[in-house]
Amino acid sequence: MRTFFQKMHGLGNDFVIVDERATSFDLTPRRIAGLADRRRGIGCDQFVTLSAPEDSKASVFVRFFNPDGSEAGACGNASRCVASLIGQELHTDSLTFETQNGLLEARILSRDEMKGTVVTVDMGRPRTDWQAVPLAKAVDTLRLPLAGEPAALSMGNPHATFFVTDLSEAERGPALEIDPLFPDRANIGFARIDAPDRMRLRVWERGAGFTLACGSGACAAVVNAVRRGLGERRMTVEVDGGEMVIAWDADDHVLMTGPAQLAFEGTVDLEAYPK
Ligand SMILES: N[C@@H](CCC[C@H](N)C(=O)O)C(=O)O
Repeated sequence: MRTFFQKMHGLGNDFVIVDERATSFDLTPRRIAGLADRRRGIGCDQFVTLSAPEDSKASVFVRFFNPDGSEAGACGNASRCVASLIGQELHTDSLTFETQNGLLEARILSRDEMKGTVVTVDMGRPRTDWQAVPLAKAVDTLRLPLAGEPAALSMGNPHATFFVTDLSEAERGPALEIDPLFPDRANIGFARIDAPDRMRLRVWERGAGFTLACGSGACAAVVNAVRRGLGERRMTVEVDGGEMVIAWDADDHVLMTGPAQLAFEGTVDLEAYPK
């Protein structure tokens, strides 16, 4: 039996999306890793599943998996893609969906067949206490005791942001992801502040490596820039795949705006990938 999937991306951060609302599939971490493999599978930065929501306010429950099979509590770019997809299905420009990190609200700002959909997702409140990140011990999350003193927080997933003048420092990402200070590993961002309202960002993603864009990483970088007095509450974040706008509002919510695009649709024989 073949299973339908959609391949979408937000600024080149790409996703395979499988709908389990009607039928649930046996998507084990090993099978997800096989499907996410760029040579032997469909290939993606994250694998996303849609299932029936538990909360009646939500249209769908969304889960995010890295290509190593691990699950993430948040994924900004995939959230915009799911909002675009479900918004189209339900003929609405405003929707709520459920994630492991709670309910997220999204608004479709525009749709264009060529340029894709522009979506704002309310990514919720950042958590800056060390237990929430999580960190292995009680330290100041504004300046972690690591060379370069990154700032850390959780956007539903763990992030550390280094403020650098030279982005080649991003080479440290792989070693830092697994530093003992991060018991659940971490996404490691390297941000260069180009103006109070603009930064250039590269993120080494936990379980995925460097991606062309990391939405939750962009949210974390802007919040951390504000916490460190380095940037304004609304910034344009330039990543390898393009630009998104992040605004940390007065209610402590982080709003992420950027594109979402359907690349292609297909079917796959899930049984061909070992459990
Ligand atoms: N690409 C994502 C983040 C995906 C999850 C991350 N790798 C993790 O393990 O937390 C984004 O756009 O936010």
